[in-house]
Amino acid sequence: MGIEDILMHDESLFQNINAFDPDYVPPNYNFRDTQMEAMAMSIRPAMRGGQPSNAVVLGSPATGKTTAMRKVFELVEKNTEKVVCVYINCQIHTTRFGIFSQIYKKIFGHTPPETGVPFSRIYDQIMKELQKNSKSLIVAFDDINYLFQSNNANKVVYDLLRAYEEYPGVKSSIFAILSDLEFKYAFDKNVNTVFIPQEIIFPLYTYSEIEAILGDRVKAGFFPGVLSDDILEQVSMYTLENGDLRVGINLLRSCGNIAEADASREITQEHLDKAIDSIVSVNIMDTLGSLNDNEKAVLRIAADYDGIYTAGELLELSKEKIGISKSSFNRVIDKLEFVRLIDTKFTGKGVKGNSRQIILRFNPDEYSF
Ligand SMILES: Nc1ncnc2c1ncn2[C@@H]1O[C@H](COP(=O)(O)OP(=O)(O)OP(=O)(O)O)[C@@H](O)[C@H]1O
Repeated sequence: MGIEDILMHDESLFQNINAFDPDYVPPNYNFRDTQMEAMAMSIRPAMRGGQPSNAVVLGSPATGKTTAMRKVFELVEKNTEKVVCVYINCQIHTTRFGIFSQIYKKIFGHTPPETGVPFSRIYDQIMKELQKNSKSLIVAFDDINYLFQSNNANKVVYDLLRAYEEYPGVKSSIFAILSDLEFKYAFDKNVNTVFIPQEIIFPLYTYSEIEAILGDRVKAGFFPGVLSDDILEQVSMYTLENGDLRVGINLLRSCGNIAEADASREITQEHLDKAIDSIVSVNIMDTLGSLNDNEKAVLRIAADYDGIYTAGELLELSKEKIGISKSSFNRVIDKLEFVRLIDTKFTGKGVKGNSRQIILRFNPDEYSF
């Protein structure tokens, strides 16, 4: 098939290609009722003019935290005008001014001017407006760890949760959403006294949950009969073993695109295999791109050799070629193994350190680094 044929080919396997988009909100949102109920319980007092409570929302990537939060906010806003719900993506909005601009926008319908207006004026306008209309303010900070990185977490949370001191009657609470489970958030003392959160945990999805969720996506996205149960099972298994729901959703879309370009009326095993290969190679490229100079250099030395090095041999050669120390070398090896670019296998022979074999997990000829 020529390029033009691919572009102009008008038979589609997709009933709704947007069903695989990152911002698609599935009408069926199962397995998260407990968490959404807990969110609702935190907000509930605010619906009756009371004090809403704070929460920390914890769960690995793609366990549905953002979608659940948005759905609950939508329901709250549908049912009352007394609660202002603001969702902040902390990867995008990292400054105090940027965050309060978003809150301002939600309340007044437009963002404040970017220059010439001091933060204190915007803050004052927000709080006075809430006070005047007896409205509560609930702010969800998605990926709040980014706010700690930019050193703004304490200030922003303080500004929100202690607003009542200067503006009596103002009621506010926050949802701190975290995907990085290793991240230990620590607020200053003056924030800790007002931030006593309940924890809402989003566990990993099980195999059968993944299959049900992806199955719904298949129904929404493809025409009937395009993707068989067998392929769905394989995609679900791949998702469980290699990643998160987002991987599964992307894989479905990618199989569909490959089958379509092949002018096929259904998705076959071959299309799935191709889609998986392409995901793997994109991941490898991303990982290679994120390595530092030492890591790349050691990997290069290992890749340039036809046979398999032991760790000891690779260390000697790396010392000679790039002057790396033994401890740095060991860190590099641990990192390369952690990001799954190499495997280290004990041979049972040799003295300590020399007995590990370094095995590349990708074909170095296919990638540049
Ligand atoms: N229960 C579910 N039913 C249907 N789709 C779901 C469900 N849970 C998650 N998804 C889908 O998985 C993707 C990731 O979900 P979401 O962004 O809500 O997760 P998250 O936990 O906020 O992820 P991150 O921590 O990476 O931001 C979205 O496309 C969402 O539609």
